[in-house]
Amino acid sequence: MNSLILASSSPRRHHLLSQMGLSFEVVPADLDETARPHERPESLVRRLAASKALAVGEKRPEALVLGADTVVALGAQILGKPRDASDAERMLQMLSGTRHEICTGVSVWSGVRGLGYVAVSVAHVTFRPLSPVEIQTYVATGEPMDKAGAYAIQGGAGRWVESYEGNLETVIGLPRDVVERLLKRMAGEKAWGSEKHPGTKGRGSGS
Ligand SMILES: Cc1cn([C@H]2C[C@H](O)[C@@H](COP(=O)(O)OP(=O)(O)OP(=O)(O)O)O2)c(=O)[nH]c1=O
Repeated sequence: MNSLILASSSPRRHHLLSQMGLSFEVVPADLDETARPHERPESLVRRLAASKALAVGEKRPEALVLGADTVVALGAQILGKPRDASDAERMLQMLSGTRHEICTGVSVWSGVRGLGYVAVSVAHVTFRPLSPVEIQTYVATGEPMDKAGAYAIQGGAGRWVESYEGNLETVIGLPRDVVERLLKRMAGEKAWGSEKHPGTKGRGSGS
């Protein structure tokens, strides 16, 4: 296999990928992550995961590049990372007492083969109602600031979770089952639920 690059600054993604026993280099992609008007969460994470992998792949065409993106969605509202503490409070007030969706897009790109795949994994989390003091206290810890939806299920927000459906790694930012399927597909084996990366030049068998 070509050398593997993780196109992400997320320590959670570094940790999850290293648990797969793969050796990789980290080269973050710096992109505008703003949603387009009326863009659906699945489409947004698909587009951003693919763009992150492609942006790094253009600089490092010899490597296999993995990109990912995570957002929280409440109905049509997409919550990315908060701009500041008051934005984090606003997001958590919205999420209080709700069942919401978390979408993570994962993409692999090979510049050598001009071929890539992208897939989306969706999970749902239900929060109990949160008091304004709880929200303010949590935001003051700083933990929400680099997390989609302004919370970390693996951190302080874990105690607010009444239930969840789906893969917890999807919420934390990198579902390893999806990474494995995409890497297998790239290696020529069958994988589930993936499709061709938008930058692909027409080779490969993606659906
Ligand atoms: C909802 C939730 C998100 N997150 C994190 C996962 C992602 O790192 C982050 C969403 O932001 P992303 O833009 O997906 O990723 P990032 O900015 O951290 O890193 P990069 O773009 O360089 O890949 O939120 C958690 O860690 N726990 C959670 O419970």
